[in-house]
Amino acid sequence: MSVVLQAQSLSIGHGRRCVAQGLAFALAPGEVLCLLGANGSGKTTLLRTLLGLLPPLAGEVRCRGQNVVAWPRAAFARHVGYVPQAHAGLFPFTVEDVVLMGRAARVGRFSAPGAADRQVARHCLELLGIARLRASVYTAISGGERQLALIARALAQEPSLLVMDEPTASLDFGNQIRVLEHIGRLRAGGMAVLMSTHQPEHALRIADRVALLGGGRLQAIGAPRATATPAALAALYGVSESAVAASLNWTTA
Ligand SMILES: Nc1ncnc2c1ncn2[C@@H]1O[C@H](COP(=O)(O)OP(=O)(O)OP(=O)(O)O)[C@@H](O)[C@H]1O
Repeated sequence: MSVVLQAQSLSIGHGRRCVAQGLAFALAPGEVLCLLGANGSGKTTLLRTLLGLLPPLAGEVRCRGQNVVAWPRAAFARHVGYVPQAHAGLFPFTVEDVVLMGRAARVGRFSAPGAADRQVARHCLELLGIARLRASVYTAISGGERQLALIARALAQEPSLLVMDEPTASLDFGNQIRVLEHIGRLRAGGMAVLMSTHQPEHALRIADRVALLGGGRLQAIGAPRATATPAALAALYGVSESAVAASLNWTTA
């Protein structure tokens, strides 16, 4: 099996504080892996460590067989796209400029983006249904619109692995469905997707595998319905199994 990303004996944390340890898993091309866990369980810390943005406290992360820490950043960005939680942004770039930044890794270090790059950026804006915001100022659009712009930026990179931190968190019902459908299309095109979510029903709908992060370790990883069971979700989130079952029946019936 070819592997896009692999974590081995990984401990994650901040400074000397360990958030989770003994993490081990691999991601294959065309696979969607959803990460579930309570607030503060370490999902963002794990994603940032996998991306080489935070140093592992122990163990290692390999992307296409090479330690992520050793990857030159520009080369890494040609393979891996990252959609962080939507932030307000500091500088008044247009939405199109923000998406064009996704082309930076593909444009030579001293070159400006060309017509072909603009075409890719516009195509990504259309894919996410936000072409009308092309000339809008990024700092003056809604949180959900910023989230869609960040997804468009990551797609403009044309990565083989997309890492997304709660990509549907601030989206309305329709845009949540659109983004989930789009993730399905990316998978069909061979892209690997690793995403965290607070919505188990999304994981049950689109994931090939689900990973449960809690109590400082990976509690389970495997096929969605066998892994994100009401009992496992009840333990993960500290609520009753009947409440989880009722909620899932309601949202997935
Ligand atoms: N920059 C930081 N410095 C020190 N500790 C941090 C930092 N960022 C997060 N933490 C701590 O690490 C732990 C894991 O945080 P993290 O943001 O990874 O959780 P999460 O699962 O993504 O949470 P949420 O679902 O609320 O977004 C928390 O206890 C948090 O307080």
